[in-house]
Amino acid sequence: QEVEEKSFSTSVAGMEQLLITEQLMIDTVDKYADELQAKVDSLKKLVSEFREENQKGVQNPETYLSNPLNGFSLIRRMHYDWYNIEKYLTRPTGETFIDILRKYQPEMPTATDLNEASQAIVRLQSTYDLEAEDMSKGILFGKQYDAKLLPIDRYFIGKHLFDRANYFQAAFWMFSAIEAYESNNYMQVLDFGHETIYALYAANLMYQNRPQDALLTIEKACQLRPNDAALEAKRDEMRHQAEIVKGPPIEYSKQLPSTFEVGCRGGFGNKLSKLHCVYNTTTSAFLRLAPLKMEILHLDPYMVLYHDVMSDQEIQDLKTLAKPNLKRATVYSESAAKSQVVERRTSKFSWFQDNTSNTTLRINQRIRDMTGFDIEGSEMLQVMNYGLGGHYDTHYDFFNVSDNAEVVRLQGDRISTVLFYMTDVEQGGATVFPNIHTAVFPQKGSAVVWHNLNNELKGDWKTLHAACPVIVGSKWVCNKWIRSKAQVFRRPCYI
Ligand SMILES: O=C(O)CCC(=O)C(=O)O
Ligand SMILES: [Fe+2]
Repeated sequence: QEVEEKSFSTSVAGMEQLLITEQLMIDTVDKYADELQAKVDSLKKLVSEFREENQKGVQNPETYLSNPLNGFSLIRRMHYDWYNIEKYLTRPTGETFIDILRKYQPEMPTATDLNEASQAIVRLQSTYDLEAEDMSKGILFGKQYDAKLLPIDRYFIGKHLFDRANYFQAAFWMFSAIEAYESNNYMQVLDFGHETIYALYAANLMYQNRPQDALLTIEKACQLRPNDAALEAKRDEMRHQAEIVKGPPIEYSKQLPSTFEVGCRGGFGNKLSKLHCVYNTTTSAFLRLAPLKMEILHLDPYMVLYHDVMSDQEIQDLKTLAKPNLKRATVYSESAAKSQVVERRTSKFSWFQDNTSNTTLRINQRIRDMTGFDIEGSEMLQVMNYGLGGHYDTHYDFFNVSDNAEVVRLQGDRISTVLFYMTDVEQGGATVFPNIHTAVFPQKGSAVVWHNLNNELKGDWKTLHAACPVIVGSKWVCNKWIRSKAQVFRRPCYI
């Protein structure tokens, strides 16, 4: 059986536990240090008293030792004390605390987690065109935050990029790490030295066809850490390359943003005026009593945005229900004929049976009112929380498989998607439809509804969409995929 990865970074809710664990670790090391300090204190005290007595003797041994009290005490000390001092020195210190640290190791984020977190930073950088230097200083998409990246953080991001052959971006992070590095005692604890960054920076420069600069950089690393055979071997190799490699450095060039990225950055603008806001009183009979605020976003494919269709209380209820059961979101794979965890979709979610609670019943009723559809046989409500740079790459919600394929045979394909935004998102996290230049930015309590299938109930390629990476915020959404079979009498004419 597969071990389920905790996948810390893929939901903000899933990372909260880490702060609690870290707090415990800090307390543990603090107690360990206290115990060590107590040991140091008693040894220093012993040294000072022993030295004082010993000095008296050393200055004038004969007189000192002619006193029987001194003689006795010396013999006794030398027989008994030093034996015990040796025992005291070798007795393990703070083992209980070391055990606690050890015990928590298996619960720590893994290399996979760090990989995902690095990938998230890289994704934010490329989607929103963010500079390493700005991000390092806490500037995200033009806004200054009270957060920063340490030189060691920058190094790890750079290393991630280097390992993926992205040498220019890697070099920006390395450069920033080198500039900001400050050697202090605790960097020794972490076994992270300035020369480590210089060495990787040099390697990046080599890949940029800049061997002279690489050589200067690796020499710096060798100075910082003399007599390191591995560094010196690298230096010699670079010296050799500097002599033989000719030709200009590789130029750095930026790619133009994709349509999807333009949308994420807010580049589509607001095409429709407020004239497209109406009170919907007709989709279901109930709306005559309680009209819903509806904004028409697009006609082909049909797409509307409802405002104030989920109350704060309902949102609170759904989050509380979801939190203990959040699982890494998956994507259906046609070749594997099952859903799988993928880099393209990083969030955590929880499914709810229609009758899980009063709240889910109410939300399902609202979905009927908003869409006029019969949700019998549709998929369960899905509550999702995005994490670090959380996103869902461009995709279609429909399956577009043959009519008798397992996933659609009984209930039909996903005719419509209802997507509730349960939170505002401070920056990023829009739902973007690149083929129709439409972007919906999350607003707490609103819901977007669109039709995925055309009149022939075939997938409409214009519905391609994506959840842009969240820059800052904990994005919660709730969605429902409505299946087509139950609509056989609900969609009487072409819409
Ligand atoms: O979260 C979003 O903005 C879009 C999510 C989505 O497209 C999906 O879950 O299918
Ligand atoms: Fe989707």
